[in-house]
Amino acid sequence: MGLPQLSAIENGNSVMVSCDSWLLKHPSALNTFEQMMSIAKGRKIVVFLDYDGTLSNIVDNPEKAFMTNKMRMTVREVARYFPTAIISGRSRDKVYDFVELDNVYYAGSHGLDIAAPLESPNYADPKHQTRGVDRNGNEVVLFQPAKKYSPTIQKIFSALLERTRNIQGVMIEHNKFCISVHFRHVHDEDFCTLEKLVNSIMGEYREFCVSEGKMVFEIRPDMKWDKGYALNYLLDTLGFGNSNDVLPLYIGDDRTDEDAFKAIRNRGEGYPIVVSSTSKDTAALYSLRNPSEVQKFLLSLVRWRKNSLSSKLDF
Ligand SMILES: O=P(O)(O)OC[C@H]1O[C@H](O[C@H]2O[C@H](CO)[C@@H](O)[C@H](O)[C@H]2O)[C@H](O)[C@@H](O)[C@@H]1O
Repeated sequence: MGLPQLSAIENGNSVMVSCDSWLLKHPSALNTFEQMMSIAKGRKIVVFLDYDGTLSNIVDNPEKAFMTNKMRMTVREVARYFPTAIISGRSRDKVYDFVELDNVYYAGSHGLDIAAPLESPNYADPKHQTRGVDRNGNEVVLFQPAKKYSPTIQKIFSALLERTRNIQGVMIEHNKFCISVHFRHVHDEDFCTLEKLVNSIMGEYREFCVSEGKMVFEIRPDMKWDKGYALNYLLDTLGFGNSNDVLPLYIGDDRTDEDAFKAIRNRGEGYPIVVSSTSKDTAALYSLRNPSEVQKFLLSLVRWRKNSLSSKLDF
């Protein structure tokens, strides 16, 4: 089944889709900013951001994927004017340590670990939603639908560490409810051995799935939950669940972000924006080339909001 077209974009796209070019199919969100915002006046934009490759550049060492201070200040400004959440494949704590902002919401483990202000009435299973406090002592509701898998995830993590220890360059990252097996530094000739090993270990854990991201195998519980569900959950808990004047905006660069793009397409309105400078298969409708363009776009969003607020005051 094809994805629904978004009304605001259809006009722009219907002219462009026939041209076989990345930027024509996925116009730059910087160059089409005014057109994008033309439907947003008086409506509520909710901003969702991925972390790696979106707010920070992809770097060799995952522990060093710092965002620039300029980006941090920009995201802080965005969050002053729009409800803002970061949905990352990393553990929630780790992504908070990189971002260090207290005015944004965080979802880690590809959306399997969400800290939200309120419970969601639509995802009311009490075993998944528990009250807790975040690291600043604020009361939050934690939504952790994969909690029961924690002991198994620990077992898988240990098995991966043990059985890949002879392959040079492998790095296994524990992301709380998922695991990343990085192969960026694995020699080409060892890649197949690693892939077979990962598949053989995971063959013992049928309730988990493996997908591939940027030089990484992503291992997570095979359940009906992903970044798209997380986006809808957050919209719900922020009070926009049934609102038809909300425009979710999601910026991301990797395969798991596609679920969030599709969630926006399925809602029928909003802005799915992929970060990529090269052509790829995506459900996003707009593109930005790299984190530096993401920062410029976010700044434009803040300016646009400030201008619309000041023009309201002029009346
Ligand atoms: O959902 P995200 O926030 O984009 O997280 C996805 C994975 O990102 C990280 O790995 C990627 O970025 C690293 C740092 O730039 C890079 O070295 C690695 O090759 C990329 O795959 C993170 O380390 C993973 O745990 C995340 O799942």
